Amino acid sequence: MNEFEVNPFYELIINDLMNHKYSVVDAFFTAKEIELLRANLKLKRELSNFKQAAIGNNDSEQIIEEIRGDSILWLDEDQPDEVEKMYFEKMNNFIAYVNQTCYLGLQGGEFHYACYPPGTFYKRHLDTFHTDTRRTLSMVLYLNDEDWNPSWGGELAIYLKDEHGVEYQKNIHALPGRMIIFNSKALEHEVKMVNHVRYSITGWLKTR
Ligand SMILES: O=C(O)CCC(=O)C(=O)O
Ligand SMILES: [Fe+2]
Repeated sequence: MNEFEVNPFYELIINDLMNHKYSVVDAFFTAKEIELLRANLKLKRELSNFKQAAIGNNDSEQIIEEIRGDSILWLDEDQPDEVEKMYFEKMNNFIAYVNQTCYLGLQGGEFHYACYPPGTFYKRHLDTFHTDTRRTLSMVLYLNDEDWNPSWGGELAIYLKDEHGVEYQKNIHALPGRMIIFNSKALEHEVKMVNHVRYSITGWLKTR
């Protein structure tokens, strides 16, 4: 059996999650890996059908553009290409670490590419469903072009409470290579309107 080795980078993320319910991480993937993932997303977008994203799950899925306007393509962990293999390897490494240190009992994840065309957004929501609460950690990785300009919008707004219990909103820019990890059951959030195409991979680490 492998000796457990403390990973200081993961520890910072876990600390953030425990203290603030979210973590903003700018170096989860290297610049080269981000470049590969971005190129892969763009290629898939040309070759496959990104589907208009729905809200709800299973029987209650609905497409409502007034709520969310992105198009998505699910990654298939059973048939990953070389770039996706690298992505899954990093995710599974993180999952294994979190399970060993926080006993979260994560079983794996589900991940999709997302593309928000100009004029789209995703209204305030929580990532868990009434009938399915397995989603535990949400992870959004931005694959926007290197010259992404924050004035293009598309911030992730998260809703937090101050020490008096008063709600406030924190806006996080969708900078290329940035990853935001947050507690799926606790943090309401929204994607602000974009006026330039916005790319990401969104995923959820789930319990059984
Ligand atoms: O793209 C983002 O910043 C968040 C996306 C999101 O909230 C979702 O897909 O549930
Ligand atoms: Fe969400």
